[in-house]
Amino acid sequence: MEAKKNTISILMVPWLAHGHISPFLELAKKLTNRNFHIYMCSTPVNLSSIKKNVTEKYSQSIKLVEIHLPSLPNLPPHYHTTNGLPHHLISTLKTAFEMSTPNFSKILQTLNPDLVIYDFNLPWAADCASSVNIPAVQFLTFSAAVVALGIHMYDKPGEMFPFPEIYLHEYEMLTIKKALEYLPGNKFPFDEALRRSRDIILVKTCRDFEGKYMDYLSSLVSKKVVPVGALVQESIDQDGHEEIMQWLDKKETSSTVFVSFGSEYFLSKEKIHAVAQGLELSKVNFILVIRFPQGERISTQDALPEGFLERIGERGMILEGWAPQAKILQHSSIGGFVSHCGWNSLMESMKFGVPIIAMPMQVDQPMNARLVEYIGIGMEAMRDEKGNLQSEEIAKVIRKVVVDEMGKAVRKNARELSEKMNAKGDEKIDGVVEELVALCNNK
Ligand SMILES: O=c1ccn([C@@H]2O[C@H](COP(=O)(O)OP(=O)(O)O[C@H]3O[C@H](CO)[C@@H](O)[C@H](O)[C@H]3O)[C@@H](O)[C@H]2O)c(=O)[nH]1
Repeated sequence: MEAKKNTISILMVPWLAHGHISPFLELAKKLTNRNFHIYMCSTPVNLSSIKKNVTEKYSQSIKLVEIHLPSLPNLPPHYHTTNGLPHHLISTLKTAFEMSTPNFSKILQTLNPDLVIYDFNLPWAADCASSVNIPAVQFLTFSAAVVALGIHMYDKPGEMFPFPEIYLHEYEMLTIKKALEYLPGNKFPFDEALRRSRDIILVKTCRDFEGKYMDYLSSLVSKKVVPVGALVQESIDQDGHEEIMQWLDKKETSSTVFVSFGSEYFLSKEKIHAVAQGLELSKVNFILVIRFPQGERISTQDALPEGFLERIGERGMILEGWAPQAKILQHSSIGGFVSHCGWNSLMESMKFGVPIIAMPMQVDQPMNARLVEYIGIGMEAMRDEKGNLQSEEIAKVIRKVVVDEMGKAVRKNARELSEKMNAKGDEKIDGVVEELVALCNNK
């Protein structure tokens, strides 16, 4: 598995979650198009799904590398991924990954890459690399605003975050505190890993809408922040999903909302009802994706309000499990995205000019939702003071964003941002390549 001559070889190690592996893989693809050679390191269970996205075109330039985690109690190999992992085991997974450090060191010795690119919560990967004099760079799959806020809270406790547009409601603080309970040290894991990044940090973002947050983050950690762009997943299944595409073909331009809550979050029955009722009241066409935790699968019909499917008829389509999201968002019939505001979803929406109906659920998503409103490419469906979703509000905001005169500016802003992002082509990757080459030459 030796790297090709005259190329820079990079060992990438993302966190074991789809929302992280996917941007790492897309970055890998962009870099191999510029003559880099990539080793993508993950657990066997993750690699089996990564494989499907490494098409023939990349089979020589992206090599998959298995890392084996120790088998801890409650963490058999099929749990060496966040996909289907019970929430309380996230911290155990992180510990098991960290315990695989000797295996990671062996991989480094065997492959001897020029550079390591590691994820937000894997400082040990950077330590292993620097112990054998290989530079390591962090790649953040979150928004610069969110990471800047996380670092600010620890570096400058009690001091106001300089960007008041990024704030949290009280009920959101509680969900964040709860999420942090599952993380070792009970704190945002950004700091430790960021400080180890050699000279630069790669961030999945664009200066067009995150410039000031990038600069603030850069000043907090004294490293250059290099934007990587949107990194939308390449469509690999040109011929699949005909049924969905044909259904969309029959709808009018910009008449339909796509409704999805990412790869990790499962809506409770109450939330499914609130969302479904909101969609029903909105009278707007929709594709709704519903996912159930492993082992808790109930029929879609039972999960939805009684008689919902009959009342909706041809106006709505329900997809269970997984949707070809990027492909759907590109369809001309899509006029809005009801989203949990995971960062990958938002960047896909921005790239394709689809305005957002923000419905944040957890971790970084509330801050991302505030950003969406601030830059004017979407509106948030507000919750009640206890944090519950409200069907009437959901319906109202969907209509504003997709249909009503009031949402005209939002639709225009989304379209213009997309045009701006697409006009620049792969300019951002040029910047990334330049930085990485300089780093490897100066190591
Ligand atoms: O049915 C589906 C569901 C998801 N996706 C894709 O999966 C990714 C989902 O990513 P994201 O929107 O960021 O959501 P999560 O999977 O929830 O991502 C996690 O990681 C993100 C990036 O770090 C964080 O912003 C989120 O809060 C965190 O939950 C996107 O590329 C989607 O296109 C599909 O293609 N089909």
